Amino acid sequence: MSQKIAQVIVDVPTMQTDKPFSYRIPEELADLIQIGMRVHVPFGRGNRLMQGFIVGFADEKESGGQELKSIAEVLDFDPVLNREQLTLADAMRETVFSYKISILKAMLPNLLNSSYDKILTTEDKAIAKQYFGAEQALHFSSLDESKQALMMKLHRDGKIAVQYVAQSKESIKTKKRLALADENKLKTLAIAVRAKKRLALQDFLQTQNQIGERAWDYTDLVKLYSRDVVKFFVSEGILTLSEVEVSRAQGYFDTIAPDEHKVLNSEQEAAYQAIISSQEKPFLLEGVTGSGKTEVYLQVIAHAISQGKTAIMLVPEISLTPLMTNRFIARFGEHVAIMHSGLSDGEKYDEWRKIKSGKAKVVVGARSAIFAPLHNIGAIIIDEEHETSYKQDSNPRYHARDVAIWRAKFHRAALVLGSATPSLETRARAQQNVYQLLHLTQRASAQAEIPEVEILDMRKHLNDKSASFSEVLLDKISEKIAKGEQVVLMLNRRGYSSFIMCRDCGFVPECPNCDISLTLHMDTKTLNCHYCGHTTGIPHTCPNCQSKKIRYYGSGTQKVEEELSELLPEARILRMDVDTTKKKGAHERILSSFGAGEADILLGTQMIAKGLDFPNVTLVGVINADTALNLPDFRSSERTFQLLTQVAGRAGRADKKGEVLIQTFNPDHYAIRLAQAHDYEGFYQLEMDFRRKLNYPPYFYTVQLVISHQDEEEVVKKSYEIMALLKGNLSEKARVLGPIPKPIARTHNLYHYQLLIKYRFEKNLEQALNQVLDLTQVPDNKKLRIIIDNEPQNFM
Ligand SMILES: Nc1ncnc2c1ncn2[C@@H]1O[C@H](COP(=O)(O)OP(=O)(O)OP(=O)(O)O)[C@@H](O)[C@H]1O
Ligand SMILES: [Zn+2]
Ligand SMILES: [Zn+2]
Repeated sequence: MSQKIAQVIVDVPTMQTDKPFSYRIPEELADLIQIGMRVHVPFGRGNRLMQGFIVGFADEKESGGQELKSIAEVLDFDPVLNREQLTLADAMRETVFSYKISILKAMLPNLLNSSYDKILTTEDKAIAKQYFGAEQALHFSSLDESKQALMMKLHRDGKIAVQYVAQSKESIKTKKRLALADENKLKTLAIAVRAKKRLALQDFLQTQNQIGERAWDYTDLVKLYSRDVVKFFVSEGILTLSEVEVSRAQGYFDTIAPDEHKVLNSEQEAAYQAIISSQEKPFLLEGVTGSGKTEVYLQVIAHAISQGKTAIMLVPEISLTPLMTNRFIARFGEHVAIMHSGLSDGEKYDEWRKIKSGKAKVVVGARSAIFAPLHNIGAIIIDEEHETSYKQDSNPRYHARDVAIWRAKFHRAALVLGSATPSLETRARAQQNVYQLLHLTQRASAQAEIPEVEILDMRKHLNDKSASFSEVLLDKISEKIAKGEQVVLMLNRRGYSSFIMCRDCGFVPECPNCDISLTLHMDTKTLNCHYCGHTTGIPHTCPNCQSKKIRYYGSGTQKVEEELSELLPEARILRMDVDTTKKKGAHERILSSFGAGEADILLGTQMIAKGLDFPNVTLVGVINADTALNLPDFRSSERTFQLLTQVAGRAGRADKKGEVLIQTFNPDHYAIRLAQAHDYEGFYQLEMDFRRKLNYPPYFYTVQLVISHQDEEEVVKKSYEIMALLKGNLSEKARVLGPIPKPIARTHNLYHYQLLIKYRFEKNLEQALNQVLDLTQVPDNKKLRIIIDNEPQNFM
């Protein structure tokens, strides 16, 4: 095989293209290089070394006789991307408008996109003697080219082990193990009677050996028998000491008690049977809160595993709590790999390798877990499929649901989209039989009922002594606490923030870089910009009129907590919001403390709405239901309906009856009324009607383009150019709306304008959008930023 030329997609931020570049493969690497490996290649006039991916090979002839540069270094011993992923990247590129390199990088753990080295080790004594000298391990980067090639060959023959090590950050975690090396000597070794500890260890090792145990944790034995005693057995050649790698996530598995399948009720059983018996189309599992969707997922996954297959379970980042992951670990033990943003790069990398090596059969994770390099996938499940966090809001702007559909088809796997409040897009597809609709209409736990929801018109409660709490809600809370039951209170923070205002002149401080008022943070005593991070102190006098009457507005969770503890001094309150969950593990600690009954009230933002399953919670209060209703986003009703339904679902999940109280200034809004009635069907019909009248999804598809530049004139000019380009390429039927300034017109010192394309069928759309994308690579447009967001989830 003469594969002299490699095609490489190179990661050059300033000069992006999907076209691979050709590089010569050095002789000594010729039969080692494979598709999907990363390499360093010289690039541009300065021949700077850049990272790239091998995506193909070509014959020398095809290079057209021109002089090619050579690959400088191979970064991987085995491909980090497999064929499926490379094919997937091509498919994604049809609907995701950023360059392929960004898609390929999104498929890998961060660690592999950063700087690291490879550590080589060997168990082969001859090789060790010849190449390693006195060293235990070699750094790959310290070897010359021919040595590197040689090491790769030895690795291929199974003689060398390789580990990636982040140069900057934490490396692979190892622990010391002791293994029994000489059974005979263990039996025959004579130990003096007074050496009690040595005798004890000898005795221990013999009994262990009889039950088939031949390896032990070094620290355990040292703790029990002392370092000296252990050392003695090693020096006698009875035990050998070695370092083995441990998964940093090991901690998860040690503490969780295994759990058995529940007997499914008839609705669950019907859904389960449908899912395991056909992979023809995706399933929409529409089940009311607490209907036992998770139990169905668990059994579908168990079924896949029993068939020798693997599974991916996606959950929204925010509900990736131990509470959630533990349910999977309890069923599938060490077959589970967990991927979420709370893990360090090293930990994520560990999980990725556990998956790649085939050790993990079930991957539980947030959005990016959809790329998990599993083979032979039998089931893919997306819980809370309506969640916007499944769409990435930076490049590459992909939706995990679309990737899931592609992969499910590729593997002929069952795909389940689950939700109590499916997105309109998904539900409409089920309506048209593109998805198969499965219903769970009852709560799973025998005594549990869907809670009753009461709406409180806050306009009538303005005279109550508190601005945040009506008397009715306060009384209810006291009543529950007196009974020893628990309460969940949600403060809707979407579209809402605290700020300061001058009472004399009405001045509100704004961010100097962004057209938005600064948010008040009481914990740090600062005003912060939520877009660019600009921070400043709280002024004592008004910068505009020098008045001293600065007033604090808004009900941050902190302020509400203070108010609540004044109103109900006896209540034990736990607060959960971005401020109290900043530290690693804080989220978990708050939830487990609440679960253990150490508090009466859990007060929090949206993050408490999802996934919580606490049997003792009998009251859910929503302090402000409507703050998100007036946002300039056509999905604001849908979001409000979903959120209220979700949070209401936290009450009365076991044998105690649940109640929900919603405080609102818009008591007649249909999103609130229909959430009260638990009427998804009614909401779906009504909202679809609006969408049809206004030509919004799911009746129309949308693409949003955001054009940004420091100079407002330039943005406007370019926006019109782009609009002309689009109109010239698209049919009459497509609508191109704009350009208009974004709702927040300036952030990070950049002006943002948006164009919105609405269409039903446009065969030139992909090509036209790629043309727009390529505008970013024109030297004249260096300072221009263009975001192309296909099916945007967020219009702010
Ligand atoms: N077949 C069953 N028999 C008894 N209890 C069950 C059964 N299925 C589920 N449960 C219990 O019912 C409760 C709710 O189930 P689960 O959390 O799976 O519902 P869900 O639909 O995923 O909830 P949500 O979407 O509201 O988070 C859990 O405590 C679960 O253990
Ligand atoms: Zn003023
Ligand atoms: Zn700002």
